[in-house]
Amino acid sequence: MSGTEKVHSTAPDVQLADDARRPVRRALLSVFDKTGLVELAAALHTAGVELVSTGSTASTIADAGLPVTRVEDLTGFPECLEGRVKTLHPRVHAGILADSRKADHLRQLDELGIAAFELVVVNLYPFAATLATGADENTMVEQIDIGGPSMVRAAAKNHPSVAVVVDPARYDAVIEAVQTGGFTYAQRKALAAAAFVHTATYDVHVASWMSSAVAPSDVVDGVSTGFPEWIGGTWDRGDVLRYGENPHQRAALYTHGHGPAGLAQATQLHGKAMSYNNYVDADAAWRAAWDHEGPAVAIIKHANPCGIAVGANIAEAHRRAHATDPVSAYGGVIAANGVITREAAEQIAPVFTEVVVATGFEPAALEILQAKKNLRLLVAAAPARGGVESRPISGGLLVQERDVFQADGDDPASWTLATGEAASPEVLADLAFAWKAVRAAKSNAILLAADGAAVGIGMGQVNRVDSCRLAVERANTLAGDAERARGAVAASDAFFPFADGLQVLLDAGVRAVVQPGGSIRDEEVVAAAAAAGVTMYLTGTRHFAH
Ligand SMILES: NC(=O)c1ncn([C@@H]2O[C@H](COP(=O)(O)O)[C@@H](O)[C@H]2O)c1NC=O
Repeated sequence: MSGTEKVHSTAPDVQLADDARRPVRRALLSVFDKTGLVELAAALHTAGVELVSTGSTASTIADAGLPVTRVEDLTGFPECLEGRVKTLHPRVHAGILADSRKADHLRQLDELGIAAFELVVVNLYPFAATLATGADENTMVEQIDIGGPSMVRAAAKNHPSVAVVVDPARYDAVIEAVQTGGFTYAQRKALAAAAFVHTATYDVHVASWMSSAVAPSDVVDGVSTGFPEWIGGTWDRGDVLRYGENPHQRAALYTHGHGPAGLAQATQLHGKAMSYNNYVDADAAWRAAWDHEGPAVAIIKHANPCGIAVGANIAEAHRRAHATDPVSAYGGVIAANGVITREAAEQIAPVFTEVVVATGFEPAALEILQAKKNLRLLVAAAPARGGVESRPISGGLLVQERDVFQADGDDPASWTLATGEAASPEVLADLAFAWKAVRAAKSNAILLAADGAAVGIGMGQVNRVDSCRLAVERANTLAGDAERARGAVAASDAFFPFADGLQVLLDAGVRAVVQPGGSIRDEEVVAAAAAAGVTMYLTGTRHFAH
């Protein structure tokens, strides 16, 4: 539209107050999901409302012994093309779109012999649910509802005159409104907003499917980028949170209504409402705990691990994770990739903890932990592996594949022994644990481990030497053992650019190191390990976490 063109519109002849009710005399019903339909139709009929309806919706109403006008009889045109054309007719759409505030619209309806609708009840073909069954392309194409969204959008646009309902859960409210003089203008506006969300969500599903499965838009110069030209998402508000990262920031949780569930869909069994920071930390803890195959526990503070360990069971894993850094575990978030047992609960209870998230809680464990008034207890589904994740930046959104462990690079069998003796099975197991655990820490990250537990973590530093110093200092100061780094193994999330950071670890007495390699000074770095007689493996894979 050029700057000089104007949108054609005439002002309504009357202004509506928010509490202005509009009585319902005529309703159009066309629903795929017939839940509650007969009850709704019966109540509308009793209230004197004339019912107009499509194919099987009309049959359901008629079968219940209620009078109903079929759309075909209204339009004088048969439903055709296997239902692709039912309601796409001016007699339907003029009846929905006439603005009752405009005398001219009412005059035109009169001239055309069309009666207006005051209520439109529609729900759409179940596109997303059918897609989830793995249906083929032809089936999916037939699931693209055309007439339904047209009616919903028309009725939503004309909310000053029409109430539109897309959710059977609202039928009780419809009945109540019809019995009390109709919906208010404010209610019709709210229904219209919900209706546009309904059709927008529907179109996001259709457009996403078309641009990925049917006509992939991710191809550049003949090569698939894996990223379509457009991505759409739909998110529903869950809890409104007390505040955001800081008390002056407002915040809410939004969840996606489809796709794999995770922490956002967790069930809270006990405790105060989750805060924004609780969610951030619990998500980090939950992901970290699930990086390990056996029973594992991660303890997170400010999105970084202060404890992470595996064990024969969750209680043992927790004991070891707590021992990583008992000072920082105070006020932490604990995640276990299994059920919290009574034994684990008895260990957790004495330590001030913000959140415990697990796959479940033994009844005895629940009893023990519920005694802590402020402790939040969550049960969640394992986080998704694979797929993509996104992060907003100013003016845009970064999207990347999730950092999943690779067979080539993360499996110790694929590592290259750069120097020293091949590790014993026990040391190799510790190296494998450390390598998986280090990615839970923000880069630059160095993680020292012994016996399946982190014993010192240096994270979030802007150079790797400081991360090494931090890891050693924490190992040797936090658990009453000034030599805890000695004999531990070390993992580095990315290569050592110089030998200086590694030298800190060697001086502290680590026995083996695993790192990606790939620095232009690898030779110098490997030589330092060799000089200290320390085993070093190269993975060829990096696990930065920012
Ligand atoms: N083509 C049309 O004109 C049309 N009009 C309404 N529908 C849909 O048909 C369904 C209801 O059909 P029936 O009453 O036959 O069960 C609703 O989900 C509605 O969204 C249509 N179907 C698809 O576009």
